[in-house]
Amino acid sequence: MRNTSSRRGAPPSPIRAHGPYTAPVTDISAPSGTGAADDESPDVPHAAPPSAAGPAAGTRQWLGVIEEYRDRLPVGDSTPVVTLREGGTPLVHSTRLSERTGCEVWLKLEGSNPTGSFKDRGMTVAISKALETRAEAVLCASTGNTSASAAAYAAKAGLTCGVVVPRGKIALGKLAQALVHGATVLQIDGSFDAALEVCQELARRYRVELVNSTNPHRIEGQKTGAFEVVDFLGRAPDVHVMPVGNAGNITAWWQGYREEAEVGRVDGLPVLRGYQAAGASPIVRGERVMEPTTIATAIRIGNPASWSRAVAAADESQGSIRSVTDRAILQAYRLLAGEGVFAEMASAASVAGLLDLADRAELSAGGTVVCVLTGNGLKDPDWAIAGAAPPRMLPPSVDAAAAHLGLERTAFDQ
Ligand SMILES: Cc1ncc(COP(=O)(O)O)c(C=O)c1O
Ligand SMILES: N[C@@H](CCOP(=O)(O)O)C(=O)O
Repeated sequence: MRNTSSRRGAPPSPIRAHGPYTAPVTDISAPSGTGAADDESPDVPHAAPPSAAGPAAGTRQWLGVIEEYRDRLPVGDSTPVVTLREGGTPLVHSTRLSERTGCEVWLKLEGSNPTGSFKDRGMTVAISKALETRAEAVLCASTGNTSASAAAYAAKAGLTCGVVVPRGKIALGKLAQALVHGATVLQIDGSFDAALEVCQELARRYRVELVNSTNPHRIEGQKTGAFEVVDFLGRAPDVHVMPVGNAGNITAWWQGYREEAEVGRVDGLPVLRGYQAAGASPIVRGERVMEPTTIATAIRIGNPASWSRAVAAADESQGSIRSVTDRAILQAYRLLAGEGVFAEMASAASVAGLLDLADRAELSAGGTVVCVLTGNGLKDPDWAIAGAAPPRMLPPSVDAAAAHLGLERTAFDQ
């Protein structure tokens, strides 16, 4: 698939070999030799994977993390690929954040993954490997997104899925996802951290595969986010900003960037800036938080499993892990929505962090910044609705609607 060795030594090209694609290339009428499909570089696969019905000849579809990056992942010919065609997410330029910070700010929309969060990148690998090793059941602790992803990929694979969540602190949309995909959902009277301890012990005692980010295959899959950013930008960003909860994702992105440097696709590495929510900031405080609190429920975590690896990643990159207040997260959430991006609250922590960096004058003018928006706002619409005026109730009248929309002055002359 992706022939990285052919790029070694050559300057990274801003024209990516493939991805991110969010939709099939539909122009199949283009004449051979001149059409869009033929503009792709030679290493772009035009055939479907052997196990799936392929697209029509000449079309190019994003195949999912494993098929796109097979040579960079721990999969072999005998690994059954369980995919929902995750990855290939948009990297969107933010005009407002660029103007506000004096940098070129790009938003990596991980909420565009099949189950609405970055977890899918890791889950495709973890579930594929679970199937390869003949696991019959998978298990996870979750603040919501991991359970949604695990349940979906387990359903796709035909595996049984168990999920343990903290009572009452999980967004309804995420719970709905786990339930609709047939997972057995258990709530415990305790935090996410307690739920993870229960799951770790279950995995020690029973034949069940733990698919939290303590599973190395999750990290392997999630590192592909960095590959995509490099594919798109043709280089690593100067600064990479993201939320931190259980700390697997920052670990994975750093691994991804480092590997890109090792194979010669980038010259420099980004400075990593990770952000916890102030009420759930064990890494910043330097001690476990027994009762974490934040409106960003996805990162309501008091004892991150990848704590030391996240600190090592931030340190190696000359970066930091800091915290942002819930107020700042909420402001960032609304700012993103005002530019057309509906991200979940935890995701907005990265933009709150970016604005904090700008306020402290810690960004170099003109630098390239990537903010990861980890999950889709639709999973937890309560905050969006709470902050908005309720829709007006009107009679079914054109005049009444025009008046309320302020359209009277723009009417065409009769
Ligand atoms: C939407 C969202 N953002 C950020 C995070 C934090 O990622 P990590 O736990 O890998 O630090 C999570 C999960 O923890 C999440 O669900
Ligand atoms: N926010 C996470 C917490 C668990 O993270 P994981 O990456 O270790 O599975 C969730 O969605 O449950």
